[in-house]
Amino acid sequence: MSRIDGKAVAAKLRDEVAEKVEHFRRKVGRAPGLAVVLVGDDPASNVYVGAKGKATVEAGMESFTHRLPAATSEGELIRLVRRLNADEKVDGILVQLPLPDHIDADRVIDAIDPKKDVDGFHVINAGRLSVGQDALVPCTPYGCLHLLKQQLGDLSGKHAVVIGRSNIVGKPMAQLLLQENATVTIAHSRTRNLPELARSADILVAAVGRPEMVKADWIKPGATVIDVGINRLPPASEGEKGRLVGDVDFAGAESVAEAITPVPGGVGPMTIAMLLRNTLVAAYAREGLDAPGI
Ligand SMILES: NC(=O)C1=CN([C@@H]2O[C@H](COP(=O)(O)OP(=O)(O)OC[C@H]3O[C@@H](n4cnc5c(N)ncnc54)[C@H](OP(=O)(O)O)[C@@H]3O)[C@@H](O)[C@H]2O)C=CC1
Ligand SMILES: Nc1nc(=O)c2c([nH]1)NC[C@@H]1CN(c3ccc(C(=O)N[C@@H](CCC(=O)O)C(=O)O)cc3)C=[N+]21
Repeated sequence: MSRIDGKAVAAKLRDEVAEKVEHFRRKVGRAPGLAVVLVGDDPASNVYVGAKGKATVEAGMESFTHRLPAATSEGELIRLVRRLNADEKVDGILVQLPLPDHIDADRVIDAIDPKKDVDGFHVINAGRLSVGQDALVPCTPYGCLHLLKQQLGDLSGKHAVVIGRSNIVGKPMAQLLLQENATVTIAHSRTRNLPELARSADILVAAVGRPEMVKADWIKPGATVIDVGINRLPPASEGEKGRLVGDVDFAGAESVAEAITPVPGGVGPMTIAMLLRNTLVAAYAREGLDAPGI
């Protein structure tokens, strides 16, 4: 019935971050800094990295972008991460995924100082989240939770079905929902009767990477649907860019769901806003200041 305007919610969050950045600058005498590392020249990744740099600067933070050739070795990348760990001006480090096949992403993430791990991918942060301690929380699921709380208020007792169990979206999403007292089911490629399971959800989160897989008849009337998928369809004609679609068949789902996030303009902008928020939180913590409260 209604579209959840992630772009607008993200803009508001970014304004709040910018205000706190100003406070930080006055107090500490420098801006919070975010380092983004991109290995190789995947065009899609390039776009995200550019957008992140721009948003960082717009929030009043300092942006350091490291573009490395695709042939960079794991050792070289880890040495760069260590340099960024030691760099006083860097509060947050994000290494863009996926990495080329010859680099083990786990080893690279392990090398990031957990205090600067603004993606929330380090096992220390994943562990803290799962036991309910203060943690840097992965930006995409945190953004989804923000939208859900804004839409629904209290999530207690609601049945949430998360489709997808990746370490960067599905698993942390499930942890966050559990923390909010939802009853959580995690579905994946081996799940049986997925349409039926999805239909039992009050909250349905799709994080699969399959264009428009979730159909209207998988959705319980009145459910809230969060579409994390970012899929580029093949171009309709030559020289064009393909359309961007989510994991949910939006046109069909919109009339069944109470509220649903569009793609683009839903979860994507929230991810970037949460990255800025995490960088701010990391900067405050590194300087021994009280948490900024956002
Ligand atoms: N908006 C944003 O900011 C972001 C968007 N994304 C997008 O979200 C999507 C998911 O990303 P990510 O979690 O990294 O993806 P992964 O490929 O890591 O994980 C996909 C998950 O979906 C499950 N899956 C695959 N096929 C099916 C199926 N047919 N039925 C049920 N489950 C299935 C997989 O199951 P199994 O584990 O069994 O293989 C897996 O758990 C992608 O479209 C990605 O582009 C990602 C990050 C940020
Ligand atoms: N270490 C790491 N951290 C990440 O957070 C990370 C990553 N690697 N690798 C890639 C994925 C993907 N991701 C997106 C961020 C913003 C949009 C976004 O802003 N999308 C816009 C539209 C973008 C467009 O038009 O292309 C929207 O949905 O409205 C999308 C996707 C972060 N990721």
